[in-house]
Amino acid sequence: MIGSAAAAAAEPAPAPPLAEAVGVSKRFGSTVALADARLTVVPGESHALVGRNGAGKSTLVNILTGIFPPDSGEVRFDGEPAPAPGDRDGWRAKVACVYQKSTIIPELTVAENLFINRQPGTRGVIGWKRMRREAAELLSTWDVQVDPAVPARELNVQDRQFVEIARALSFGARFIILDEPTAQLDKAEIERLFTRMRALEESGVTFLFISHHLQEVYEVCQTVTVFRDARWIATEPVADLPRAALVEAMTGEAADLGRSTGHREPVAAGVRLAVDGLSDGAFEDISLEVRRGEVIGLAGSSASGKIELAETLVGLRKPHTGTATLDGRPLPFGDVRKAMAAGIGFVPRDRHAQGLVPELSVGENATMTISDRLGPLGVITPRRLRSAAAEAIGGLDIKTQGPDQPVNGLSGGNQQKVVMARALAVEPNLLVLINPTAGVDVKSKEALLAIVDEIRERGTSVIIISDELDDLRPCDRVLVFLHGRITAEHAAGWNDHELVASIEGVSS
Ligand SMILES: Nc1ncnc2c1ncn2[C@@H]1O[C@H](COP(=O)(O)OP(=O)(O)OP(=O)(O)O)[C@@H](O)[C@H]1O
Repeated sequence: MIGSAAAAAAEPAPAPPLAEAVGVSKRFGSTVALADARLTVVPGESHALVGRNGAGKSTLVNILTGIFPPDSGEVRFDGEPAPAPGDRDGWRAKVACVYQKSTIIPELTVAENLFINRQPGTRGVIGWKRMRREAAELLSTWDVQVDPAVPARELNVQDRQFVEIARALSFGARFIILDEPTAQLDKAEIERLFTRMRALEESGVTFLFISHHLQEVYEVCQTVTVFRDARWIATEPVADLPRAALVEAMTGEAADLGRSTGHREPVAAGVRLAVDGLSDGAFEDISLEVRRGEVIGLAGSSASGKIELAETLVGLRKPHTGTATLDGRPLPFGDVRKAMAAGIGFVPRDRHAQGLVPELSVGENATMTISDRLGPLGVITPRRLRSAAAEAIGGLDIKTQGPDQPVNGLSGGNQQKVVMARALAVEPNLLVLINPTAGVDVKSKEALLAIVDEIRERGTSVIIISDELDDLRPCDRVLVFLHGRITAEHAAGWNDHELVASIEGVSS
């Protein structure tokens, strides 16, 4: 005994985990969001947290950042109990999360955002000059090339993320959670983010990386933890867990990853959408046709003009010149309601700002586009709302307590499905989907894209705008945008290399 105790004493104790959640449980009403879940993150690694929509990832992040406490279980940092609830400074010194939805205040400058509520100054007088100088120092320490004097609203998504990371580091935290950080980034920006993550890792920063893009997990993380149905399922070195095994751990079912692009029969039916010479600054002189039942994809970098064109078709923007007709009738530009009445359904790029009304129920959100059809004289009868909503919930496998649950109680991916349900509710002739699978898990992605195949059979034309190659696979053709113009067209059967090369503007 004495000998072994002496030997044990001679060995250096292993460093405690940087962050740890043990036996954590959390309920929301009757929903179990976490059941005896756990996570151990060691210093210096990038650790992925993956799971299907509603698996409990965001709930764990909220607990790990002190936003709310668990019902039971414990969080520790560096082997010490987490700060007391409400001790914001204590938590901020340990951990920060960069969310998809920015916490930066757009009206304030970058410097003000960095030093909000802790402006350098004396006796309450804010030292603006000093604040700017310190902001510049802080940004340069972390190699963030942003002017501290510019209003934050002028930052692109990527620079905003880098500023948020620098702000977190300035509070002393060396554990940064990135919640779906690549969702709004194009390929080049994602590479820049990963390069920055690797550099920060070398300076002693540890990341918890949440993503539904599993290839990113393999690219940037060393360890992965899988949650399923509120429970911890596995923690493994990424290198030891092939993709099929990872998907199996997430879904509980053997993975079927094969989905080919295949050649399709040419679509012979008549023209549904005809666009002629459309320009608006973001895109120039765009002409295209989409036939009944045809599915076309629009690909290109984030500044290529593809999203602006889609937003023009659905009535969110007005073009400077050009025309577009749907089934021979002019499209009502700049008026979403009229566009919907004309037979256009759409999934917008930002479900928070353009998609959902958070206080309303799942049922109300899913059916708000057809409220005039759910009862006489625009009065929605509860029975019809419920049955329309139940259909949407079943059809899209939305994980919810029921149609009456407020939509802001749903996980991010399930909210996205509600947005899809809303678009489908109008039984559109043209469905425009902007990044439709953003935040949607690997299985639900397949279900959403299967719906595209289903509705095309009924003659609905579909335009899919996405940065994800998988989203473009159901398309008959993919049009590539570069600097506001269509520069290439790829028929079904394209290979990834070719398509990526034309998105990047290089020949393959
Ligand atoms: N504030 C809330 N009120 C009611 N239920 C909630 C609330 N927050 C989360 N839930 C429920 O808890 C469960 C776990 O949700 P959570 O957001 O943690 O999932 P997730 O893994 O982050 O999903 P996603 O990948 O879709 O973002 C879901 O069933 C969700 O509906």
